[in-house]
Amino acid sequence: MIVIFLSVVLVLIILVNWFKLINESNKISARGPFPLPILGNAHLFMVDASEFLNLIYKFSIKYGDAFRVHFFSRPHVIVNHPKYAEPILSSNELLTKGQSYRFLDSWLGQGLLTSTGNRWRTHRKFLTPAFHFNILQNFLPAFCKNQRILTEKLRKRADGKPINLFPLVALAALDNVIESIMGVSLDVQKNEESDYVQSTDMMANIVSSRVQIPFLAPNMVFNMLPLKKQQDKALEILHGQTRKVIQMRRDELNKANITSLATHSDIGIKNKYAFLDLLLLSEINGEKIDEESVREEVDTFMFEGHDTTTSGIVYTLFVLSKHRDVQEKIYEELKTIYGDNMDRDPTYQELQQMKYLELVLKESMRLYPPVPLIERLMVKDCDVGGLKLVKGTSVLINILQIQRHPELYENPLELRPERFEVPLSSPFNWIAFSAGPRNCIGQKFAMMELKIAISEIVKNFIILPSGIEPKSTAVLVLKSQNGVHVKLRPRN
Ligand code: HEM
Repeated sequence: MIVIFLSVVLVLIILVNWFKLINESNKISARGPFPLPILGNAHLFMVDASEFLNLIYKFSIKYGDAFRVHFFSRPHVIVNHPKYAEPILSSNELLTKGQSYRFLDSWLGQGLLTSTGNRWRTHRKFLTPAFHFNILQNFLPAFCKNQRILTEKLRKRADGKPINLFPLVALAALDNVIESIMGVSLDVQKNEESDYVQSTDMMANIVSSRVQIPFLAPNMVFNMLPLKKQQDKALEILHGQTRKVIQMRRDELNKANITSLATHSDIGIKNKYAFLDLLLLSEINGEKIDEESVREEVDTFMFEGHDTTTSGIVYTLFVLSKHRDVQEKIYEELKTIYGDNMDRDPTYQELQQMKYLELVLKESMRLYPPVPLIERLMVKDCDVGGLKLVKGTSVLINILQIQRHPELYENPLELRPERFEVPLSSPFNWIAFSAGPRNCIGQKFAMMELKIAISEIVKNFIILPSGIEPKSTAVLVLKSQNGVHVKLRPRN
């Protein structure tokens, strides 16, 4: 008798919750698959990670440029058009990141990428000068040195066999970020692989699985799985590395007897290690920034500063491998800039003269945006480009699909760098670095690094197709399950 009674109560609870879910979903003025009891639409996302981007593309064909899904009871709206992305990205109120970013908490804490409100505002304001071009110029020698090491590694592999670029480029990108904004040197390129890069991949995979497979989302479930142990191990390595970087820089400052920004006139706009020095020496409201907050920012910038640029570089090389004509145009531009001596490093001014290369980078990041998806939480009921959204909805901005939208780009899947010779009809048609107040703080840093990497590789090699197509996945950053391969042939 009691069993029957409990079963009836359970069914009633499920039914009431289901009706609530249907009612909630009707309040969102976007179409989408009908939600099931308890699951919502969670079951539809149980696909291989490499299918995820394709799956949300298929939904957009079926339901339109904005569609709704529920992960259990949590509402998500996925948008594929700038008319929805623009009001969100340009808003000064809708600055809170979406639900998915909470899976980054144990790694990045309240760093600039994940924080919100006052904490984000204060940190964004005081870290922005660290990316002023006066400071970026000082990073040029380190970027060029690290690129030379990478070029020599690639030369050894330029034997006509396919080269998986990701692991090689990631080490150079990591050295770049550590030697520039952190101001210390670990020479990770000396090794064939790095624990730090592997742990970044591990964390990115775990976080993405928890976003995509809603059953892994609740901590109660996740903490019981072997995945949690893997996460703990990866975090130990990642945090260990960032603590080491912080301690190394702290020791250098102590050795030089620098204890505050005021005691050293070079620190600030002219100092070349401004980012970590700013974190270690600045005071906010009369207090030094606490140890854990420094660690969270260093973790954020180490991750954002190397994984994204790696993706940008390898996918650009992949795209170039299929377009010999574009490589030759880059090479011709480089010849006019470098004159007789092609073997030297570029100056900062010469990087600015690489206009055609800049078009190529924009076009390649249009097709393969290093950050394909971003997410914002609606902190109130709002109207976004005519869409009615309820408080608590996470809006996923599909950068990849926006930048391949046939309404915005003619023959969107074709590589045509010349598209960017004329201004876009809206700046929100190209948002590889996002846009608005929470755009990428490292945009100029990234463009400089990408220009150095691609120009040096084009100067030294002819890039040939490998015949291996990448199986692209959105693991926070655009990566490929089977690597990104090209073949290289030395130019001389
Ligand atoms: C090609 C390379 C890069 C691309 C395509 C890229 C793209 C992006 C995008 C799309 C966002 C918005 C993320 C969101 O809304 O959740 C972002 C934010 C951010 N990026 Fe980048 N990024 C790149 C390189 C870098 C570099 C080199 C750094 C640091 C050295 C960096 C640091 C950050 C940080 C800290 C944020 C958070 C900013 C905030 O919320 O105020 N990024 N980036």
